[in-house]
Amino acid sequence: MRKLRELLRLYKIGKTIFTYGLDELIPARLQVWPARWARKGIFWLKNQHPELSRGKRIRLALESLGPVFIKFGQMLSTRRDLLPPDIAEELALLQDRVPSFDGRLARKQIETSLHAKIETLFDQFDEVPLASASIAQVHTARLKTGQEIVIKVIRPDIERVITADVSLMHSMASLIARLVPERSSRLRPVEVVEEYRKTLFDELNLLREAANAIQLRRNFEGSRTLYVPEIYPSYCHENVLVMERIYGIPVSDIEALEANGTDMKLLAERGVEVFFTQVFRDSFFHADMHPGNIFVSYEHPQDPQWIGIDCGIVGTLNRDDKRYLAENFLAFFNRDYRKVAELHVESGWVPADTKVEEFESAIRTVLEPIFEKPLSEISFGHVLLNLFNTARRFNMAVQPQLVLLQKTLLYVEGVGRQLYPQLDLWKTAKPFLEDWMQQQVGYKAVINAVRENAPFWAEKLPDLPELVYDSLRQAKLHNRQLQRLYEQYSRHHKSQGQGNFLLVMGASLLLGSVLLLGMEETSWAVTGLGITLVVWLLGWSRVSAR
Ligand SMILES: Nc1ncnc2c1ncn2[C@@H]1O[C@H](COP(=O)(O)OP(=O)(O)OP(=O)(O)O)[C@@H](O)[C@H]1O
Repeated sequence: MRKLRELLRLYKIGKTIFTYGLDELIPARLQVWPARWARKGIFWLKNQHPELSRGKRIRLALESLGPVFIKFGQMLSTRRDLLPPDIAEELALLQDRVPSFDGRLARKQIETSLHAKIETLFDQFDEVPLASASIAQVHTARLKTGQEIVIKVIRPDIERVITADVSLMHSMASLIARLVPERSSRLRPVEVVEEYRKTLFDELNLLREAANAIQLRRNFEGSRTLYVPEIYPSYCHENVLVMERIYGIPVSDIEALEANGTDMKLLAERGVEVFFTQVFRDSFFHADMHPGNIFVSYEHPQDPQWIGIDCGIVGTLNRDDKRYLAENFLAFFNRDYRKVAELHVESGWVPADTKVEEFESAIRTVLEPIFEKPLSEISFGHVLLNLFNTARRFNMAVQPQLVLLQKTLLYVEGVGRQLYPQLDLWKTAKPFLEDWMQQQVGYKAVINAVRENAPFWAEKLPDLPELVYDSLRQAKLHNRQLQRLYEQYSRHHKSQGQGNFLLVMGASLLLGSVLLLGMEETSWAVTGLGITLVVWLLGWSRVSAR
């Protein structure tokens, strides 16, 4: 039965590919003969949309294949290093317009997951969904405390669909890798699908999203710039997420924002500020900043506050990542491409034998045209993208968390400029980078290191008196041992000296006795030899004494 379902799905995928003429997009030199013959065999499936551009055909095909393919296209749209711009731009328009599922099923899912009846959990529950996306659906409800909430429920059956579709995608990727190996070494289709599989399964576990949202909320506790709705962990489960309901203006609704009297310039600047705070202060950033996930509070529009939801995808950075970003951005700002190239080599980001001049020239070629524009028009997301693409050519393995950050930066810039087209991103970002750099060197770095190690010392402090006593006792013991050793050594040294003296004395006596023997003073000579023997024995005993 499962095999039959898989075959039918495979047929549907094939049919979609052919009716949108996607097979025609493969360059002729890459079309291997078995594939060409197979295509000829399926003569009844023809391209029915020849008038549409290739980007549009790919987008429509993915949309008709459902959520797994739509999300895949959305992910690919940000890989501009892999795709030509026209296709990437069209894929960015992909929308998961998915029909909602029956609210009664959502109710059942919640009750099964939380082991209780909806009525005993909540005061009110709306079976008509507030929103419906590919993986989950959102319902409104009210807690017994009166708090208005939303409940995100994973689509029933979605795990099976994802497992089946991703496994088919895997097979297709492996086939492509085998049929066109030289092309695949750059595109790495199997790895791309594998990365996607992980992302999808991460999104399926709402406890991850809950934990991320709690962390982000804690990081911005009391902030005037960003509000993150409260999560109610006791109502959360892998399939169910319960959080405070927010009322905000969707960021894409410029008219409503203006009608509310929002300070658009400040709002745009605060967007950049929130992003860089997450990156450089917290090393933890919301990485799914598409407009459906960002709202603006209705309150105090002259002091505008962002509201962020959907923490399903977040990025984390380590100190090296931040150093990479800060140092490179600052070098870009000074248009010091030599420094950028040197930084890459010195830090081991590119292999040590990279020719700095060549790398510098490659960076200059892609970035100089961008920096010809006024700063307010420069996209730092694109600058970073171009740098990554160039660095990849010089064998730098770009870290996935940096790619995620670069994509998020593109979103942030896009949203910011939509709100306030003259937004000077750099003016807002530069103080963050400089501040961070300063904290890494000089006295601030020392203070930071002490502060960072403070928990360690705080933990050890109660044990300190005992440790001090122990080490003093140990020191005393060591001192005594040392003293004993020294005395031993002195004694040994002294007896060695005496022994050597006696041995030399004995040798002189021996010489004297031999001379006396030569002079036929036999009795004196024998006495001398006797004394020699005694002196040598004494000397020997001293020298060999320990
Ligand atoms: N706390 C909330 N308060 C009010 N509305 C909310 C809240 N959370 C989600 N929503 C609404 O539900 C929609 C979908 O929510 P969310 O983005 O979390 O789901 P999703 O399944 O991850 O969707 P997508 O995959 O499109 O990001 C939001 O665009 C918003 O309109």
